[in-house]
Amino acid sequence: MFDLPHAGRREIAPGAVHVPRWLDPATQRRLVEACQAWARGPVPARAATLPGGGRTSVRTVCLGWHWQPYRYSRTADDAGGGRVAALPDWLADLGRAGLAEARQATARSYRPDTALINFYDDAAKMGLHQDRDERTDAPVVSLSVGDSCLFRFGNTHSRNRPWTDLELASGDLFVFGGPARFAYHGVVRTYPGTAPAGVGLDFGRINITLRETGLS
Ligand SMILES: O=C(O)CCC(=O)C(=O)O
Ligand SMILES: [Fe+2]
Repeated sequence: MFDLPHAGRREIAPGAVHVPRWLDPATQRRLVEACQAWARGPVPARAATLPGGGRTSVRTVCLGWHWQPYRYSRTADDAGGGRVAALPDWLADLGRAGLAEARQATARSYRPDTALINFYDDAAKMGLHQDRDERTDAPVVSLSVGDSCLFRFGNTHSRNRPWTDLELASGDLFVFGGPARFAYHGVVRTYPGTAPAGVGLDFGRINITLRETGLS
């Protein structure tokens, strides 16, 4: 499957762009190795505690800024209190390249300062939500590696229909910017065992979202 060029760009809604198989296998492997290292520390990946007391089914580790429901902080107050690892330039550059690929006008000035890295096991999912703890409307750039998932991209008004269901597979780029920036979205389920060989992830799914927090 890796011999295929990426399958082009599809606009799911104004400002929401899906580019299947955008990342080449070497870049996917690099991301997997880096994410696995970040998951070990300095701040370990953890299931975040929600305000109602429940926990997320994904485990999350952050770069640049620490995120917990529903705020960013300098220190990982719900995960040992340390400072998260820095967001490396190569990853911010990849985010900028993703925006350019998605033909988003803001690509040149895009300077993401945080990455949220989610680890999905076979049972993990993510309910419909908005990414709205950032103080800017700069786009969110999402990169996926490993098992495919069923991704639900909704509207900006509510968790209800209309929405579009699509599959995000290993190497896919998804951008939500412009009028789609604050759309509800979530992961309905993953498809265990669908990760391609050679990306270094035998089990599960990793999703990385790059964001500008607007914080200083
Ligand atoms: O895993 C995904 O594809 C989406 C993750 C997400 O929505 C988030 O981290 O806010
Ligand atoms: Fe999100």
